Amino acid sequence: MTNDQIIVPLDVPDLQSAIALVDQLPQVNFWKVGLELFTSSGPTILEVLKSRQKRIFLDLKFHDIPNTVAGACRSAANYGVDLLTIHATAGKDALKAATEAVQVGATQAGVKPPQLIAITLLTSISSRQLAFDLKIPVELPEYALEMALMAQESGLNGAVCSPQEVAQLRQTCGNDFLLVCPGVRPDWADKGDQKRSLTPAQAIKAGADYLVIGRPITAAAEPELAWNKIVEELTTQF
Ligand SMILES: O=c1ccn([C@@H]2O[C@H](COP(=O)(O)O)[C@@H](O)[C@H]2O)c(=O)[nH]1
Repeated sequence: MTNDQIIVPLDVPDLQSAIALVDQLPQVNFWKVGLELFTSSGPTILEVLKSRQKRIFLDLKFHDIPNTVAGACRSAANYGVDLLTIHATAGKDALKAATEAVQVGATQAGVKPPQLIAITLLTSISSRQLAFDLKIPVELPEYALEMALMAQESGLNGAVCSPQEVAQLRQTCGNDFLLVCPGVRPDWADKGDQKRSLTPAQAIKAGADYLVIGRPITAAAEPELAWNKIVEELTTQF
């Protein structure tokens, strides 16, 4: 277990707040740029992070028809980021088109292609919501596994899943399939809108490659102390 396995989201409204957070937590090496920041401020933050030798998870969760996701993936691959997301529910054709597009985009830009990973089922969705709101008549763990397997068959590098499903996905998809877990909560932190969480140590033990931990750190009164507490809890267990 290394500190680089913890990815911290820059879920802030503007570039200035993002840079302030990066400056406040110099020990964080892997940052996630998501919909809020990218929509407000565009790709400038990616250059800022690169200039500080940080790794970047560009979590734009593409979900559209194959031709459109391919275009988006080609463009996103130009940025030279480490990880990029697409929803598995975009379907097999879109996943395959996205897989090819990241290679094309990265080659055109002369950068390393990002690892393309599929969202299996958002960690904010409960079993009850899956059945009653989304009307999906499949048990949640089986659904998440099927989405991961479709992503794997389509050539993606990995999946985003809740820590509660990661053991099953690891066992079925194997060790080369990257598994990234948001919805991770130390036992002292609020769960907020996350419905299927485990602690950082439980998620790593279950087979996660990376943990995405946001508000327990970024919304803490002292983010640096919260980061240190999580790292310490993990270090004592591994
Ligand atoms: O299924 C998913 C996919 C992505 N996320 C993202 O991870 C972070 C989690 O932040 P917390 O503050 O730790 O809840 C956030 O940026 C989400 O967009 C997710 O939570 N679940």
